[in-house]
Amino acid sequence: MIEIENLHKHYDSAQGRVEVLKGINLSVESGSITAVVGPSGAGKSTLSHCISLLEKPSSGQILIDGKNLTNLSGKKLRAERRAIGTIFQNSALLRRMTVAENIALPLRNLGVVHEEMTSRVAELLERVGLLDRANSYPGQLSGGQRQRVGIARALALRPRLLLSDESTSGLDPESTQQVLTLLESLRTDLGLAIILITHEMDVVRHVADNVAQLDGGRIAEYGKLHELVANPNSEAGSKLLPLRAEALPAGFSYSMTVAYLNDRVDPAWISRLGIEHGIRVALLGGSVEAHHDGTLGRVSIGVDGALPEQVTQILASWGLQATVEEHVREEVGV
Ligand SMILES: Nc1ncnc2c1ncn2[C@@H]1O[C@H](COP(=O)(O)OP(=O)(O)OP(=O)(O)O)[C@@H](O)[C@H]1O
Repeated sequence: MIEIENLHKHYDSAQGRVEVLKGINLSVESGSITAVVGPSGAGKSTLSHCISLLEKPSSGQILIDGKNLTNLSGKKLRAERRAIGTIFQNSALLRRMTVAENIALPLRNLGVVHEEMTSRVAELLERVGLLDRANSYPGQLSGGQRQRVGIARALALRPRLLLSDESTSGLDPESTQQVLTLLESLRTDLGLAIILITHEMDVVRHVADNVAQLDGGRIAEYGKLHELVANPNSEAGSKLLPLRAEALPAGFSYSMTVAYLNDRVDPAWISRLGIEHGIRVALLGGSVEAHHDGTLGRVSIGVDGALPEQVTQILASWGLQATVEEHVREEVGV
């Protein structure tokens, strides 16, 4: 588990002091993925550099499994830094070394003996699905394959936290998918805590358990992915699963946004409103996606034939949260 406590970072320049991180608090449990999203200039890269201990925070603490890493330096810092594996947008592999040699680099630096290194590299290559590319050079691989080599190298020293800083930016959809599938398996199989810094909402929706929205150096919103998407007042939620809905058609009384709260939602809930309750429903827009934690969905519907409270109650009993968006007349015909 990683705990970031009241983290501050400022830079002093000729123009004065720039406060970039203004008290970040964030915990990521082992076996879970937290995405950090936010607009340009929010402080994502600075946070990433502080977490990977490339930069020293101005104040605050970073603890991994209870151990404070921010007050260490020299040899102790280098030793404890092994708990953090980092992957960047550019996998930063050495071009003149083979895939296997690149992955072995952190082990070599640590003085691991040859046989142990060879078997560990083979194990890592297998984990990232590149056993057959051990002797290739980075230039002979696709962007997605290079990124997977970068992940294998980040895993070499058995970290407990994996920090991914825009690691899928610039990859084609198929390579992105491969990297995300790999990250999911590392969360589940190795129980890693994973922090995913990204501006790609599709990526967040696909793999994140929790989402932190960074804005102006502070965490403006934080929550479970499902909860943010279901919360009609969440700015992060509406960016995560944008809802483009048609206008309410004639003959319908009001429109509602309906969010999926859990994985027990009957996929046929719209037709059940008609069949079981005699309620007419018009589908106005929405997205419904499978997620490892259950279905993620936000749908806009037009309704006629029941009061909003009644529909809200029925939907709540099916694991759906409804919010009335638009009324077209005072009297709702029942
Ligand atoms: N070394 C530095 N000295 C002064 N200001 C800095 C320094 N590094 C970053 N900043 C400032 O901190 C703010 C946050 O920068 P940062 O790169 O962390 O944002 P970001 O969210 O990663 O943005 P982007 O998505 O565009 O990469 C910016 O206003 C930037 O100008």
